[in-house]
Amino acid sequence: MTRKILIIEDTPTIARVQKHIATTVGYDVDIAGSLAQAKELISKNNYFCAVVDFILPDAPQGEAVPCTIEAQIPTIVMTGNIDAKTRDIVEKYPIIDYITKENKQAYHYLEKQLQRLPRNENVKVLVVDDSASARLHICSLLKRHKYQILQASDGIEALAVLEQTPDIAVIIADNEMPNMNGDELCGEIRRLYSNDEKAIIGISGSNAVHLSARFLKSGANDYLRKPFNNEEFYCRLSQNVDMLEQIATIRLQANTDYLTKLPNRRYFFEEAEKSLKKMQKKELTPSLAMLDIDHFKAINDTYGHDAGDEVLRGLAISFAKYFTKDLAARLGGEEFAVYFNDTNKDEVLKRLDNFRHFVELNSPEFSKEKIQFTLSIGYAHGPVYQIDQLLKQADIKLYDAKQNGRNCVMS
Ligand SMILES: Nc1nc2c(ncn2[C@@H]2O[C@H](COP(=O)(O)OP(=O)(O)OP(=O)(O)O)[C@@H](O)[C@H]2O)c(=O)[nH]1
Repeated sequence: MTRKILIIEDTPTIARVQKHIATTVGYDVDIAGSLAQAKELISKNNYFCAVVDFILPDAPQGEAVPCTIEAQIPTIVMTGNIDAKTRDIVEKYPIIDYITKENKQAYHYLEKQLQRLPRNENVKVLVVDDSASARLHICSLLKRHKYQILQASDGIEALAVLEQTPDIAVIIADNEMPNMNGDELCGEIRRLYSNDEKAIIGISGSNAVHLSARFLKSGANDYLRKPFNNEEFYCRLSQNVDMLEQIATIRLQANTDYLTKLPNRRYFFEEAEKSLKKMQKKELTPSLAMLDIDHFKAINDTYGHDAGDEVLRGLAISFAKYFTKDLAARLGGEEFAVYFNDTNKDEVLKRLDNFRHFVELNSPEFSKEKIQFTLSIGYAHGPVYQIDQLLKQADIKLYDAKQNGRNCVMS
């Protein structure tokens, strides 16, 4: 979905720069050179957000700001300079941010804000405070920046909400609460989630100087003292969200196979080991298959390495679709593996043979050169709870499949 942005700016060169930034970020841009033009556009369109020049020929006192605010459009104000009087006027409005157009950095900052806003729609923030009015205030700040909001009135309720909604990214916790203090809640959350999985921002109205350190030592990522400045609140929040997103990206890269985009060996081992522990506790029998392309070296030798890569990518797409509910990965080379949560051996063997047959028939569709190939599959189903042992068993069966003439499943 393309989001529409309204740029209200009377200087054409600045409007062009802002339009370029917004288009690069992915917005559909409308430009108004005056307040009158802006009003007309607002009456006809729905805008995701607006960038508003504070001084316009027909709005010399910043009148364009209340115009977009009243139309419920999240607003970023751009000003030539920010003297105390202008700042006072701007800060009275519930805007997203204000940016002074003094240098190039201002436009980088605008770009960051325009990128951040749509991403916030997917970021869940839990607000924990026993005071309904304090919660309301923080929630209204979060709503303005389009975050998804959850609330809890004490630590115990917060832990229950976290259990029900495991993808909450940020917890904003007050300190003085009944049942459990904010720093105690921090400690409880940290027993379950690391600080690169979930960020905690502690807040308190207390003057106690040691409280920020206590929060941070209990596992909070950040701390704010009430009453806080809205700008500081937004800066700290977005810094924490940026940090979580950067770590999630690095983690994804570390767990993904570069060529096929499937989970890689490392991720496969980690996840299978976690599952094996649970299977052992429940006394269930784990199972795993190794899949290997037959005569892959000959494909490379005949069609070239790039065509071999294309075959691997094509196979990976079908493989991931076929085994969506299971843990499917590329172990390396032309070797793939799938770990099954489903422990019914006959059922799993039937699915594996169906996939083998699918590849035999459809492999030419995977590459431009229409390369036909087959798979050999080794399947291990054992009361073994070490991933390397289970893989070894499957590898022996894979060897049997190759010895048996290839293009078959052995168990
Ligand atoms: N194109 C491409 N080739 C790869 C990649 N990784 C490994 N290979 C090649 O995969 C081939 C594997 O060959 P072998 O292990 O001899 O097995 P095979 O030719 O498939 O024969 P069988 O397994 O016995 O059926 C080697 O030629 C590797 O160079 C890759 O990422 N891309």
